[in-house]
Amino acid sequence: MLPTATQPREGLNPPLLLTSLAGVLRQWLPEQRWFAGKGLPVTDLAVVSTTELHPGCLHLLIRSRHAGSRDDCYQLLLGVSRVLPPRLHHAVIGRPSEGPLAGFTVYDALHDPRSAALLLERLRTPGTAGPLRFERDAQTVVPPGLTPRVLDGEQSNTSLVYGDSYILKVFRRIQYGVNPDLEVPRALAGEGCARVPSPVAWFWTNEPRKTTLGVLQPFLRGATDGWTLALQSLASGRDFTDESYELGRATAEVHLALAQVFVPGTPDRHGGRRLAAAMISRLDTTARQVPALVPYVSRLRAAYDAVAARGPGRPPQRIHGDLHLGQVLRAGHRWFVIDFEGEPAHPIAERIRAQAPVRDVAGMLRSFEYAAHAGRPRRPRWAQRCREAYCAGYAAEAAWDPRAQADLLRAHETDRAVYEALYEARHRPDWLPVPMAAIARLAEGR
Ligand SMILES: Nc1ncnc2c1ncn2[C@@H]1O[C@H](COP(=O)(O)OP(=O)(O)O)[C@@H](O)[C@H]1O
Ligand SMILES: O=P(O)(O)O[C@H]1O[C@H](CO)[C@@H](O[C@H]2O[C@H](CO)[C@@H](O)[C@H](O)[C@H]2O)[C@H](O)[C@H]1O
Repeated sequence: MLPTATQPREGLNPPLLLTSLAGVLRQWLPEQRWFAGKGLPVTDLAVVSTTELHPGCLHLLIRSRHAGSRDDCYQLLLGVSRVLPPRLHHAVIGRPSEGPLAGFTVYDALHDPRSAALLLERLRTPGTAGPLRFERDAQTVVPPGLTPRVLDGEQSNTSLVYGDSYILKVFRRIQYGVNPDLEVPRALAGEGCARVPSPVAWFWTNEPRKTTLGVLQPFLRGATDGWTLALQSLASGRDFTDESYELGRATAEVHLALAQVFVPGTPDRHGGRRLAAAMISRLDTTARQVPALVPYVSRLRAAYDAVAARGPGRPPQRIHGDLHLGQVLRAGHRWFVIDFEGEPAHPIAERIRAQAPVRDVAGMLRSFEYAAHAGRPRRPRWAQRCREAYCAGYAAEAAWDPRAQADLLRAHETDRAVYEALYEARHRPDWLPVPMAAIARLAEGR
């Protein structure tokens, strides 16, 4: 029951809770970066599970639907208080006027240092809270009392940094199952791959199904992400090819480790045709959701037809799945790879399927183009030099050159740009012109 001295009388069962929350969440959700329907009205809302984490803090899974979407499930940590200190005003979600929370202020508890600290305590000492399970790596001792702060910046989830020692990613849009961002780095680190920070604690729910909810891992102090470094290089005119070459090598190293740790897929004689069919299907589906794609559909198919004729290339294996400059961190002179969640728009079963490693290469190549497009003035030659250096670094480590199968690389780049168009349309409509510029280029065969 929630909250304490100022506690509402009635029980907080889901339908009752919704009478309080529906109104405020309908306003708040579409404004969140991680909401997969940015700016679109929520048409349906339901509480999937609710757990009182501590007095005044509710853990919620909610199901939401917005115009033109299927159901999505989101994780929320809600603080509930009569009076909110000014330092938490930026985290206010709303003030319900009905139901058991009428008269209270509801806010995002991840921004509340007290709730964030208690969440870390849960992770430090394994146990349960209702359907929630907190677990940790037995070898690691996380010290108590680390000061939390919410990481600001462009994210698909919400991350908390504790004392500059650990970072907790709280997944926002939940897909049922074990999240690859827990499974993959644990497996890689277990095999001695030093390119990934290894999870030290995590929490999950078994209601309605086993689902990873958050992962704690060491914080790489002083590290800068590749996107920031790329933009700095563009702004200063400083060369980025050495870093790109090293990044290519790091990517190949992670691919080699993934192929060791996870059973690779079986080479398939008809793999090329299957791959092309899957890409065409994604293109058609996406074009229905992103009308700007429609004029390009028939020409983009040509890139896929080439794959159908040529075969799928390297044997399929587990890959990163959403590799871009924001997913790599440079600490000292070394690149680390993070965020093995895969493309968050797709179901987990699809994301963990063995795929061609060239897909990750294509993701990073797109990212160099994104950076060149985002900076002013636009610098396409900068992107081209980085792309070449990246592939050369990859080839030096992997002993195969992604450029050797240009058709395949191009098809994956196209498929990736289509994904990006969907991602941007849903989450950052202002950015849609960036993947659309690539779509226009690829459609012209350039
Ligand atoms: N282990 C880490 N050490 C330092 N910073 C990190 C670490 N993991 C993530 N970050 C920072 O958090 C940001 C978001 O992480 P990411 O896993 O990509 O989250 P999301 O899936 O929400 O986008 C990264 O761009 C990076 O700045
Ligand atoms: O949040 P994630 O990092 O899991 O990935 C999603 O969001 C990314 C944006 O933050 C998005 O990446 C796209 O934009 C990047 C620049 O912000 C660019 O470097 C990438 O190349 C481009 O794909 C990513 O696609 C999405 O899955």
